[in-house]
Amino acid sequence: MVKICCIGAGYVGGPTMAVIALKCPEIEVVVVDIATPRINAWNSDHLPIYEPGLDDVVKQCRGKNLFFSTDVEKHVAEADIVFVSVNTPTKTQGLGAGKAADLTYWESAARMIADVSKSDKIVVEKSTVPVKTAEAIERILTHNRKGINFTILSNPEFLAEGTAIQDLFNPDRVLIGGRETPEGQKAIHTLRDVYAHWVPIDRILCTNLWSAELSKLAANAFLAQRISSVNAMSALCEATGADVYQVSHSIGTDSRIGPKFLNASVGFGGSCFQKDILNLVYICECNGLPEVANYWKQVIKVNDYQKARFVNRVVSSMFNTVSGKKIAILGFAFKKDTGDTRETPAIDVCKGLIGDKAKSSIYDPQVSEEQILKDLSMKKFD
Ligand SMILES: NC(=O)c1ccc[n+]([C@@H]2O[C@H](COP(=O)([O-])OP(=O)(O)OC[C@H]3O[C@@H](n4cnc5c(N)ncnc54)[C@H](O)[C@@H]3O)[C@@H](O)[C@H]2O)c1
Ligand SMILES: O=c1ccn([C@@H]2O[C@H](COP(=O)(O)OP(=O)(O)O[C@H]3O[C@H](CO)[C@@H](O)[C@H](O)[C@H]3O)[C@@H](O)[C@H]2O)c(=O)[nH]1
Repeated sequence: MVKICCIGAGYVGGPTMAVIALKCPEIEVVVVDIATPRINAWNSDHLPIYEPGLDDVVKQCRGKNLFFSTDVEKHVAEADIVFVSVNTPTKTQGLGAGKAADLTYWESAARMIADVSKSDKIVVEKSTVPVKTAEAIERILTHNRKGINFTILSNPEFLAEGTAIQDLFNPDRVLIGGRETPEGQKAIHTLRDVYAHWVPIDRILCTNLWSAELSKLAANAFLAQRISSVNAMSALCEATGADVYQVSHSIGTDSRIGPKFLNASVGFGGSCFQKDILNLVYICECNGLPEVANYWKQVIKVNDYQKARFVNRVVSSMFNTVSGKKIAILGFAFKKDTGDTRETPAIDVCKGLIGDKAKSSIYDPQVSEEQILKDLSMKKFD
């Protein structure tokens, strides 16, 4: 029996491994995490994240071929394939602070894999990482190697929160990058065989390591760029009497542009878009490409502009002050069908309104009062 262990039981590790377990009954999947409350929740009736359809999938396989554990070292040691799906947030201190990805969790996971392994393993980058990370990880893994072979693959995840199960069941594509060596190609085939249990083979794209790593950052940058483009257009619509819904519908019917991701909004949120574009900007700067860095930076600048513009419009439409006025805010997570509040534009909007002394009443069916208060009391890089 092939054994898979996934390090990191978060928004990606949990749902992704649950779907692999469901679709591959002959594979044993163990998801491990250092956060005991998270693992306890995965083993309870109240899963730690809300995702439509997730409860059903977990109920079908938990205790059969899907397990959640805090015994990280034991399950890593026993696994044939180790997915690493730990968080890679934006660095808040030191070199590259505010832009570069913080790889502390990744590095400590890699060192632990090197220390506890007693057999050959395929190590899969599931987290979103800067291009060339695999090279650094290979160095860490081979440093302690004791005759053990580690083959590293990049298999970035493209699921969106709120539709994770649907996205995992029916992905546009699965991307697997590996070294162009016989061992690298063999590892690609092993992982491809896992996904081929339910993903049509022509949707499983195999590339070299660096293309796979960079494609993830590029995909998020392109998606976010569309939102900033339509949001920039919304400002011009408001100034001219054009209707942004009509404009986005009109341009989206051009088959070269396509209709998706053209909804004007208060700005994009979530844990990925801003973080991954900042990461891309930093990589461009480090590679001596300031023009390219500035191009992508603009996507974030327009997003910040859109959030500030929204607050200003609300305030100016109420006689230039919301002081003492009761304002209901329905929805606080960064999108519907999730309880995730990371980088939600609601934080900026609420802070802007509260800063002007509004009396805000905030409600979200998936977000606790405690979480809302915590988010509103945090500074940008807390
Ligand atoms: N959230 C998404 O929708 C999404 C989608 C695609 C890709 N990604 C990427 O996937 C990665 C994970 O994102 P997430 O949203 O699941 O993060 P998350 O914070 O929800 O989960 C990460 C988990 O890793 C655990 N962890 C950290 N270090 C560990 C260690 N050394 N050993 C064991 N466990 C450890 C943490 O306790 C946490 O539970 C990130 O790189 C992110 O950019 C996220
Ligand atoms: O037309 C649109 C579409 C989305 N949004 C906003 O954009 C943000 C992100 O939405 P979405 O992309 O649906 O959710 P995420 O979970 O952030 O997923 C993105 O980020 C993930 C993490 O990297 C990737 O895996 C996904 O492919 C990518 O869509 C949200 O605030 C949305 O409200 C808009 O404002 N207008």
